[in-house]
Amino acid sequence: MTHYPATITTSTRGGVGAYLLSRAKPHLPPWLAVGGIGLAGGGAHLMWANSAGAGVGLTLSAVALTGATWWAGRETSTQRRLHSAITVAAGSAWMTGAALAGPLTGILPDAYLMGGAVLALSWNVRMLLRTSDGTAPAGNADKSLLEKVGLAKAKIGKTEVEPNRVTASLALEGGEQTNDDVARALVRIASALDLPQSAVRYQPSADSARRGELVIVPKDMLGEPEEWEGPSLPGGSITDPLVIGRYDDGSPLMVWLPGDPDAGRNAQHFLIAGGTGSGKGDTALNLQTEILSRKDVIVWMSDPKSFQDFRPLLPAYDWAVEGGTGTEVMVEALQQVIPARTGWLGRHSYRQWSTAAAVTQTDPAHSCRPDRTACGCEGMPYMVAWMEEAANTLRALGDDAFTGIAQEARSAGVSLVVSLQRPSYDQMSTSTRASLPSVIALGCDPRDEGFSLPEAVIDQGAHPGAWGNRKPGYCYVVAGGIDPDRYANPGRTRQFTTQAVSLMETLAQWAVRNGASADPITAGAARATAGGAYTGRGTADTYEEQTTVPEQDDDQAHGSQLDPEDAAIDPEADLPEADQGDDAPGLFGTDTGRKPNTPAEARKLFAAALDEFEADGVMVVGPKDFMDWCDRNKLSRPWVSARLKEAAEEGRLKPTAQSGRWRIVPALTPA
Ligand SMILES: Nc1ncnc2c1ncn2[C@@H]1O[C@H](COP(=O)(O)OP(=O)(O)OP(=O)(O)O)[C@@H](O)[C@H]1O
Repeated sequence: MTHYPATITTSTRGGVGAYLLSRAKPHLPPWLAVGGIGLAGGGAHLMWANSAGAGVGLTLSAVALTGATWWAGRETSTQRRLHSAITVAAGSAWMTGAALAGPLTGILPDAYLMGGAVLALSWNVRMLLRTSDGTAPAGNADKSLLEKVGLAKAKIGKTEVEPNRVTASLALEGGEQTNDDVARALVRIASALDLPQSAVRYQPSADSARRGELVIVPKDMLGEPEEWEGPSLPGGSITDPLVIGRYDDGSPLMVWLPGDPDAGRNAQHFLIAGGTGSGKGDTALNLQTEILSRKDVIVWMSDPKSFQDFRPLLPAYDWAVEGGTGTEVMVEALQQVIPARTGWLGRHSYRQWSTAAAVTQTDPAHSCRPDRTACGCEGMPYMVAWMEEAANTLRALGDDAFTGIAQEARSAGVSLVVSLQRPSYDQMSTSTRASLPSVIALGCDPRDEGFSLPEAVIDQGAHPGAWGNRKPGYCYVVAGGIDPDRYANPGRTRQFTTQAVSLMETLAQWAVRNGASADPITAGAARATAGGAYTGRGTADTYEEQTTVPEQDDDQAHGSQLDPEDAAIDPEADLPEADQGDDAPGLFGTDTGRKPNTPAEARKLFAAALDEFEADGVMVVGPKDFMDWCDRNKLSRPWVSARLKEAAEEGRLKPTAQSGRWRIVPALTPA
């Protein structure tokens, strides 16, 4: 304790007596005051005994003094103010009585001895309580704290104290300081109070640049991990809140995906941003188990990490693909599905998706018939397209394409959820980031905070960088439907332990039986793009089928990373066959084919190859996919490039957003 050395110094210098006196000194003034009042009462009696005028004067003085004390105490705490006023009222009343009737008359001596001692002691106790824990006197606490953090002129107003939360309104000196100064001081306030950075937050007033509310949550209520025990509302609607964890005051951490015109909210796309070990995987499971347990939604899932975290949920997805070509095809399909869905919603007079759109269309107001009689069309469930570890996919897709998808998806009843391995601008461009305004920001590198969260939320005290990977599942959620005052409030998602696996499997089976399946419009557009690669919601077996898709390496997946040799190819040029070169036969030891005899035969062979890709569900191809094929058939890659171009002219292929990559138009379905 800080008084300790002082104590020793005093005691060694003046001996025990002096030491005790020094300790007692601060407690003497109330007793001296009681003695002084006793003397004054006696003296006054000598002067004013039996004087009616003095009686009136003394009584009025006592009342005035009490009033003055009450007024003077307006800046201190209510407790101190009352204590002072009662002391002054009691002292001055006794003094008036003693002056007029004599200090030894009636109950006055008893009142003096007992009342005086009690009042003096009450002040001693107050002082002891104030100093025994080494804290500053209460009346000055705010002041010294604010002084310490450079906000000396700020005033603390109405303060609300809840069990683990203090909310104090703060007013800064007009013209001198702004809410930004408080934002900058937050970390110093946390330091002065010996609390973690996330325990102190500031909610600036919307109406004033120098007012706001300082919120201090001293105890971290999220410290104990909470295990996931099942979805919050199985069989509910996707429009009901999705509960993914809790806030630090115990209230549920909820998000919404579909738009809600009544709440002035559009359909939302989410970014899940967090560093390695921040609990992204479990956060995704929280959100997915909520989504998949709702009855009017389908999920498309792309996961380059081979469903490491999501395997138990596989049967519940409408379509699940790994990275590489699988994702490429899914993104292509998504681009076709979105306008098809928007068209259907429009024809059925939905300005945006709502629960009514998910059921059979029996309402004439939502009929697609010209005569406005109920059309009975099958309903269209909401759709979530989830891209796990999406940096590569988004980069390949390009900013414009992604921004377009994100914009149009909203009116198609589609939400995108994108998770990033590292939340930073080298993973995702500024404009792509801007297309995903809703975010679940988990722990990250402090330098990446600005990517994860809007500046205003960081200014309010949100610091996911302070968590890193030490607090898995801790997150800030910034999204429509959430009170903006909550944005800087930490929450924590629930943990998925091994016990959760069987529950997730049960949930997936439940979803297969009771959840929505894709409507004819969505499924039709998906099949028209992806052919047999699109599965529709089913069992895990559907995934097993997909795993027969040949493994693609990263370069094959992304047009921007195409082999430079291919990038230089002019597909217009009618290039020579490879058998004239010296690299043709047996290059990969797969000399199993034979060179076609005529160009017509070669073209037929090429068409058969496209059919084969389609049958395998490889719906996006480029020259590189034909490498082995070229070797087997002794044809060159430039020749293949030219044929690809030709097939596009014939309508068998369509160009994708990535140069050098083509989408196979399924042979049996119109594009
Ligand atoms: N909400 C949570 N509460 C408590 N512990 C959690 C929570 N979420 C995750 N964890 C634990 O934190 C650890 C890291 O979680 P996880 O692997 O999900 O992180 P991640 O961000 O997905 O990491 P990576 O990017 O490396 O896959 C795991 O041991 C997990 O059990």
